[in-house]
Amino acid sequence: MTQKSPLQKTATSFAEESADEPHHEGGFRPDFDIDLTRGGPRYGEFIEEVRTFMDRVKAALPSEELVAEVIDELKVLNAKLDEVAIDEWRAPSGGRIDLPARGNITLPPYEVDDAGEEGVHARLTFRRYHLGGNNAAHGGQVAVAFDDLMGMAGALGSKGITRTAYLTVNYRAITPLDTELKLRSWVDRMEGRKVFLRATLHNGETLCAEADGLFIKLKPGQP
Ligand SMILES: CCCCCCCCCCCCCCCC(=O)SCCNC(=O)CCNC(=O)[C@H](O)C(C)(C)COP(=O)(O)OP(=O)(O)OC[C@H]1O[C@@H](n2cnc3c(N)ncnc32)[C@H](O)[C@@H]1OP(=O)(O)O
Repeated sequence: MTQKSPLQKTATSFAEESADEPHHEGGFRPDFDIDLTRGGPRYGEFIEEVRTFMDRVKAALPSEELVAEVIDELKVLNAKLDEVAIDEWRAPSGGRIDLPARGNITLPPYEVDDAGEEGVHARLTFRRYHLGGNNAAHGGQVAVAFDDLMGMAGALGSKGITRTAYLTVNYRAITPLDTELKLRSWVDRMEGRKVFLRATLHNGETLCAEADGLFIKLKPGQP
């Protein structure tokens, strides 16, 4: 049997604990259908190739001929993928919690080392396609990382599904590309449906950015 990641273990116990609660049709739908077979065993490799493609696009100075060639090849691939398009709840991208960043191509790839009520510890690497300028990550990409991993800590800490009401990011030092960084997110306090979260992003001992946010626990059926 394959080893479960920390996130898989937490997700399984979370799903068991909430099994008796009313089915939630809103928000991010916490009816954890943890089907890690979707997309097959090479799905993670597929997503990684897409990320590498974005890196290459960002870094390339292609000739006119190469641009035309790539367009033609992409059209073929896009047509093939269009044939298998499906709704968001069943698409593996974002739901494969066994993969970096749940197989979501729009997130910086991260690995969760620990996830529970105490918070989330993750390692993440911004890459060429996250470039803001002068070899530093784009500030919006840093905010995306905070939003997702604070949302995860909010879900685990509040045992519910939350949406971001506000997210404040303070950028303290340049966030380098191609460097493994550590992101920690945790619930600071809860007041009813209001979940106040904090998070930090470190490169070694250097604090690159920190965030505080308010996430609201959604009511059943709330979008
Ligand atoms: C391991 C287990 C599985 C793990 C695997 C799953 C992990 C999965 C991770 C996914 C992680 C994705 C994380 C992405 C999260 C997004 O990015 S969500 C997208 C961005 N956010 C949005 O689109 C939200 C848009 N806004 C809204 O929908 C609504 O305004 C909200 C936020 C839901 C709140 O509306 P509401 O429910 O009607 O609440 P409302 O009564 O207005 O306010 C409730 C309270 O909050 C206060 N409040 C609301 N907004 C604000 C504000 N902006 N500032 C201050 N106070 C506010 C109100 O004043 C009120 O306070 P009290 O009067 O109760 O003291």
